[in-house]
Amino acid sequence: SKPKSFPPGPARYPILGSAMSLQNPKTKKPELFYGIRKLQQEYGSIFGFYLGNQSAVAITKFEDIKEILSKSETAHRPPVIGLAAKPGKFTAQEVDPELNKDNPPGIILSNGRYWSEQRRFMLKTLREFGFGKSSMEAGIQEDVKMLIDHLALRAGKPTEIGESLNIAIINSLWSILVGEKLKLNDPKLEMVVKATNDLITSEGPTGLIANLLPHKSMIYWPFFKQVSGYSLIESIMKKLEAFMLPYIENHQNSDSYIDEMLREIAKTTDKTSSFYGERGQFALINNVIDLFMAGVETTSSSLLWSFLYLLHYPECQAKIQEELDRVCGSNRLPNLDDKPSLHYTNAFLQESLRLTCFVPLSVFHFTSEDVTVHGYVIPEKTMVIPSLYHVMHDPDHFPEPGLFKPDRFLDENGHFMANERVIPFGVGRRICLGKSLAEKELFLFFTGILQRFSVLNVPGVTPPPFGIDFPMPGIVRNVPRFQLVLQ
Ligand code: HEM
Repeated sequence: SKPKSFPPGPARYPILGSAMSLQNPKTKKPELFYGIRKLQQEYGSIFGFYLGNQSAVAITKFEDIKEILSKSETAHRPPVIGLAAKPGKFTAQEVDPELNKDNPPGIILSNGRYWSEQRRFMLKTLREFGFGKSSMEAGIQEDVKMLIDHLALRAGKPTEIGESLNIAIINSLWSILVGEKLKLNDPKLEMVVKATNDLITSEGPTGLIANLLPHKSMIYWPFFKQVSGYSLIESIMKKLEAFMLPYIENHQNSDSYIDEMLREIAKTTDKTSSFYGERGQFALINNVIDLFMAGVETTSSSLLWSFLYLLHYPECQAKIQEELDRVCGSNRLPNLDDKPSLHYTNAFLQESLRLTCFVPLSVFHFTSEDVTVHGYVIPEKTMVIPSLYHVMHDPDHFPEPGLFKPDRFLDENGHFMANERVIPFGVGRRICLGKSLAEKELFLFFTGILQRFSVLNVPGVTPPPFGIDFPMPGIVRNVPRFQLVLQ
């Protein structure tokens, strides 16, 4: 049975919950993104269902998402068993035993006091040492230049650029966090890219299997560890931890996130704080792992989607390059001061983020208490799924939402108009912590590459389609593989 006033939705069956209603007919497997689009058509803008025994409510209207995610009762994450393989796995629980019962340390998936202390400190420090500073812009421009030189070696030939974008983006994050700039072919960067990609793709069955076991803690038994993929996650985490440790032990006392955090740990005497002693060190390691997981693939794939749109719409590319030539010339890289004058380029990037909606169901939230909305009750300990996709593809606000039309963000004078409904970074208390950095990186990398190269189709090859209908097994919309020619 379902709780009283639970939002309308499909039937709930023992063990399976509503899995049958989430099945994608193409793959014959349950797929949340497909299921949510189907259930929205059947039940309207708010609906409830069950993932195994776990209750979930999806919200699809902009106004409702904004209201619900502004509440402290929804600013939590659901338990995530697989990622309890993170270093120092019980340290978030030590700070908030109830709210972090099955939640790992770090920023993305922790709750309560632990999360708010770490998030506040990270935002403040990154603003001081990176996100808000002009020195950060110069640092990213150095990365753009390195990437352009690296891509120039492959100019004129069909090539895939995804991995190069990934490495350049991780390098720019690395220098903000650690204060060290690496060469693009440094094996350390390759190792981190591989480890984080493995992590993003491996959190599949672990949680599911743990939910089906009589006791979730059985996932730590050797047999279940192996079959559920938990062991794999654990080994990647160990690798990342071992990689980080020398940086922490031999820190330079310089101006970087790592150094500032170590100073905070050293001066913390409150034993209940998330910064205290060894707990603080684990927080540091996990926060860095989280930034790699949240900040690299998201940014580089969003950029790669933009290049796919360029292949489909050469006329847009011509307009962007005309604008870049006019505003920035060709003797210096485009910079953030140019941004307000690059109206068409801004419209293109905004349309690209809207159409892609890379994390279409955001990162799930979790209620700590009952929350009422439009007369329905979202019960305590329910997963809240804000569908950013429905907001950014709402035909009432974005006519023909499946088409790529940058002009929708230009006024009659050709001036860029931002739209508050373009929310690829989510909204509310847990809005993406790297939004400002991501926007800067997307702008600087995209304009830097287009100033130097034209992006062309491989002769005789049609680029893959970009529709929303691809199966999406994880939580992000991966770009279909494609080659292009940089000229
Ligand atoms: C285009 C690139 C990016 C996209 C589309 C994106 C999107 C998102 C979304 C949708 C969320 C969930 C918001 C919510 O739960 O309500 C999120 C959370 C987060 N993002 Fe991003 N992100 C991007 C880049 C970055 C970057 C560059 C960083 C950091 C370097 C970053 C760090 C984080 C963190 C730490 C969280 C968790 C925040 C929390 O739980 O309090 N993201 N991001």
